Amino acid sequence: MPSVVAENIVKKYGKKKDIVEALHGISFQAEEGELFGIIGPDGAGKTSLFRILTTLLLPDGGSATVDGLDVVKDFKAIRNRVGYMPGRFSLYQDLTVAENMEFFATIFNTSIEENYDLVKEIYSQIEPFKDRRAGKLSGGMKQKLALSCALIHRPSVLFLDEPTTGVDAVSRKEFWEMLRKLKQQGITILVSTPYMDEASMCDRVALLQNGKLLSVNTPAGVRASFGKPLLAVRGTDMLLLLTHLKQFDSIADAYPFGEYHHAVMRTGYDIEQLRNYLQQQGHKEIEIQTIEPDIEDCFMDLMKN
Ligand SMILES: Nc1ncnc2c1ncn2[C@@H]1O[C@H](COP(=O)(O)OP(=O)(O)OP(=O)(O)O)[C@@H](O)[C@H]1O
Repeated sequence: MPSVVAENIVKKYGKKKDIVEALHGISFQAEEGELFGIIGPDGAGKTSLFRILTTLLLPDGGSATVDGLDVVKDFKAIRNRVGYMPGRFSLYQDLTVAENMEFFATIFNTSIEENYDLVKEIYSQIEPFKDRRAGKLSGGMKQKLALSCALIHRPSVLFLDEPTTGVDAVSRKEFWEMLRKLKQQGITILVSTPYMDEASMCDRVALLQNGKLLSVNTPAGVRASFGKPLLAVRGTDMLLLLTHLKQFDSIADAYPFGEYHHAVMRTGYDIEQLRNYLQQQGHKEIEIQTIEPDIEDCFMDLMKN
């Protein structure tokens, strides 16, 4: 049985003239034990979707189930089964680390001791600071505490809304490693993020833009669906190089990508012709390589088209 099923979910905010359609009929399924990513820029609708699936917001259309329970009719039962880490900081800043944990355990009628095995790996990293107020923790430590609190009642499905936004690169990596380990314990994890590079850490990813799902696939499936030749191009004047790449006939799109520019080519392109053209424009030390698309190339292509 799938853990999460969304069928044609619609969410609108506001009235009449000022209506904002945040979700335009979202459908997908996340399987039991899956690490499922929802990737999308700010305002794509990630928070609205998570709040509907965790029963905190009513949809205006469509239906959804979590563990086979209906998000509208069975909201009480769902609340006992899901863990939710909202995007904005969810902890009580004036309570200590231990008090936050005890608070969340108590409202779910359990205790830290009862589920310690599940949170041990994460909580043990912040336990030495258990008497420190949550408001005085570093970003990475707050994130670990919020995750421990979301897990303390042993949920079967965990919803993490942008857990790595604003977190440094090392903590982000550590966080994804923690999620991998949690997944091994059989928890279904839905995680939203605006960072496209995090897609490769998921079993499957859904790309969300302007309230619409553009693709639901495995990271390998996303890459395989690109279907266009791609070049990485470098020179001494990268700014001017981008302008000239965009003006070249056989190039459908060009954008900066790390130390290179990526150029999406039209069929029938010729690398030597491109090299000659760039040399004529005065570019030096030109490097051109054919490359396989990264997941970010695929998402950018989907979003532009
Ligand atoms: N309470 C609200 N009233 C009016 N519009 C809203 C409300 N909440 C969200 N929206 C709008 O709905 C759209 C989707 O917002 P949502 O917060 O779900 O997206 P998001 O992907 O989580 O983005 P962000 O990371 O910026 O929160 C946006 O256009 C947002 O401005």
